[in-house]
Amino acid sequence: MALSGKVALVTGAGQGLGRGISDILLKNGAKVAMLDRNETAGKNTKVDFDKKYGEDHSIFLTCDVTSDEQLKGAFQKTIERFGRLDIVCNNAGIVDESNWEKMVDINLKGVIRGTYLALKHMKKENGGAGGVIVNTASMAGLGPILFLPAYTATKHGVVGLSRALAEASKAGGYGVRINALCPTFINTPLLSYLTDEELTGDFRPLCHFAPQLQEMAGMLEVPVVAESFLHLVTDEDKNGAVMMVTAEGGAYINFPQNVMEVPKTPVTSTRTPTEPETPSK
Ligand SMILES: NC(=O)C1=CN([C@@H]2O[C@H](COP(=O)(O)OP(=O)(O)OC[C@H]3O[C@@H](n4cnc5c(N)ncnc54)[C@H](O)[C@@H]3O)[C@@H](O)[C@H]2O)C=CC1
Ligand SMILES: CCCCCC(=O)CC\C=C/C=C/C=C/[C@@H](O)[C@@H](O)CCCC(=O)O
Repeated sequence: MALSGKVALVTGAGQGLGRGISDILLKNGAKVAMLDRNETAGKNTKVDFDKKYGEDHSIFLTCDVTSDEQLKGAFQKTIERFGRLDIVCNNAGIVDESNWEKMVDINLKGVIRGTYLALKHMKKENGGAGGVIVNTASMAGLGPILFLPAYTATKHGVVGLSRALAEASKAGGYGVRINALCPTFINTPLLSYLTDEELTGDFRPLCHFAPQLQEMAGMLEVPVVAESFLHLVTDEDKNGAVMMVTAEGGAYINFPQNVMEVPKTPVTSTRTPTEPETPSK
């Protein structure tokens, strides 16, 4: 998939990975609508990219992904401004184990909302031209982080959502590919979480495991992860792909096709299923 002439929408684009993803899309010739709830960060990013790529190549839209109205409006403005939509990256995310409901609203509900809006605009049965959606999950979408249980849940949710919708797209002929990106730790402002007592909540005492996990899983710079994102966008064979990104590079996760193939340990019981349990006194 060549990116010249394509139009992308990226959430959480004001800083960190979303900024890096917008940068690589612009570098490869796409037009980009950058969405973020942080207006200052978004406007600064737009100024930097205008110098690099020219003013007409991007727009910044203030948008909180938890607001259905704001996100719908941002999709609409993107299409009004650039005339089409081909690539959507639902990337905005936070870490907050104290206010976990807010985190679920952003990391999971915001991604579901963005994915459904992307499908509405891009899928062929609605008159769209097809396209690709890449949802930012995390390695925490593949295995647990003990001091981030609700964050882990949101990222497993993003992986499951992307895989299920990829199957729906294939079966329903939507013409839209849906993939998930699962990076290890990335050097972005998000990592300040580890030193923020308010955000760690009840799991503060377990945060001493973080350096150990970082040592094991590794730390990446944004441009490396952005390159992996680009593979998921441009490789037209990839739908339902889940890419883990570590210092060793990108690797596609091979899930069993059928849940019956998942390795499992049988439960042994001395009781037959029909035999009632002895009531406890
Ligand atoms: N930094 C890391 O180690 C890793 C991050 N990720 C994921 O990558 C994504 C991006 O994270 P980073 O760039 O590291 O974080 P970051 O904190 O540097 O940037 C996130 C951006 O999203 C924006 N944002 C947050 N809530 C929003 C909302 N409700 N609506 C719109 N924009 C919102 C923020 O204003 C910020 O500009 C997240 O989904 C995160 O979970 C995944 C793996 C590792
Ligand atoms: C300050 C915390 C911010 C966290 C941001 C992240 O999303 C970081 C994620 C980084 C690493 C996660 C590692 C998880 C590891 C294990 O659960 C492991 O079992 C994953 C297994 C993956 C596999 O090989 O299939």
